[in-house]
Amino acid sequence: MSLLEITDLKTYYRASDGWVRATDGVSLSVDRGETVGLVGESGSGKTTLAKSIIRLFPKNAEIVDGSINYDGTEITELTDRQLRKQIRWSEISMIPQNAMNGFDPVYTVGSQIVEVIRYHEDDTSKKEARKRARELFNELGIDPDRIDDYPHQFSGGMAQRAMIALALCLSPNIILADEPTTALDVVIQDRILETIKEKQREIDSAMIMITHDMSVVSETCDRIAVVYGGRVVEIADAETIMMSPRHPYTLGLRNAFPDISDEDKDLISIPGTPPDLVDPDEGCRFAPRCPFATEECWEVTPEAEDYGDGHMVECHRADEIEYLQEEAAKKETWMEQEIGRPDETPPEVTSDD
Ligand SMILES: Nc1ncnc2c1ncn2[C@@H]1O[C@H](COP(=O)(O)OP(=O)(O)OP(=O)(O)O)[C@@H](O)[C@H]1O
Repeated sequence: MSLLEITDLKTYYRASDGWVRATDGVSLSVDRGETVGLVGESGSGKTTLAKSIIRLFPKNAEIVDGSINYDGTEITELTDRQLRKQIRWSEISMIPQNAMNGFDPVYTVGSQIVEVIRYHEDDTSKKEARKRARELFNELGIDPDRIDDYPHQFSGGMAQRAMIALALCLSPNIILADEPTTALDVVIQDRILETIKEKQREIDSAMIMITHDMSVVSETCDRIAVVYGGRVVEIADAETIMMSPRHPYTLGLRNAFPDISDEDKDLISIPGTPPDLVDPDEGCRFAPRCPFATEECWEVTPEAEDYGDGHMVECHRADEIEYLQEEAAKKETWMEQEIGRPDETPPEVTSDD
């Protein structure tokens, strides 16, 4: 059994017009030391999935079904207090998209790290915890004397580094990194990502890395899960996802990112917008934007098919890999006017007279 096993997880948000099905039947596993990437457009449910694991979500969110098993413990059955004491930060921690939101503005950054350490380690004195926080600051390139600053006194990059310190201070087994560098200046993005990877190796933890950037996941992840409309539509090892994906959405995503080995590559975007998660239609959620959708795709929700070595795909046409790959590489395939529901054949008019 993997370190983390998520099975058929459904996390919905209560909204004025119904439930937003942000995570809608997701299964995903993470092994010890492994890095799994979650890619997909904004709003596809990546953050919701990660936050569900440590229940760090807003009050209107609810896990309505499914299982999250961490090292033999069913997390969904823990009370909030048990989850805080046994899992959050100590076993599974999170680096959020924007570190400024991760810290409480009324306490100093250092005191919040010290608080987390002491909450989980009864025997650690305040002095020892402060010493550890200072050491971590130093390792992450922040002046240890800044430990008594308030979050607003930090620059974005420093706050993000401090958040990494918080996420690492108890050497967790899993780090959830939610677009950990997007709020930062491009110049320091690579450095921060490198720091996270370095520390991850040092403490030998697993990681779920969320990003909408295919090039980041291809460089940092062992496996990649492609998320669309609240579901994982394709998952495989990083090389398979980058070199021979089977889902048209993955093929489309790949087209939209520059390729370092092919600088002349035409970037092609996927036309259309992500599905409405309040009342999603039957059928494949990608069908309205998919150049390969058939009548079946509009009508029948595809089940995950196993293509070997853990390569799972939710697509009725995933068998036609060569055709899909060839066609998906052409710009005209993704022209908006070429995409849409296949014409229904008009019923034959028969006359009795
Ligand atoms: N508090 C909330 N209440 C209602 N709906 C929400 C809430 N938070 C997120 N959603 C909705 O849930 C869906 C999934 O959002 P989520 O943030 O998980 O996606 P994401 O893939 O992480 O996107 P991003 O990259 O922009 O963070 C979206 O439709 C979003 O509008």
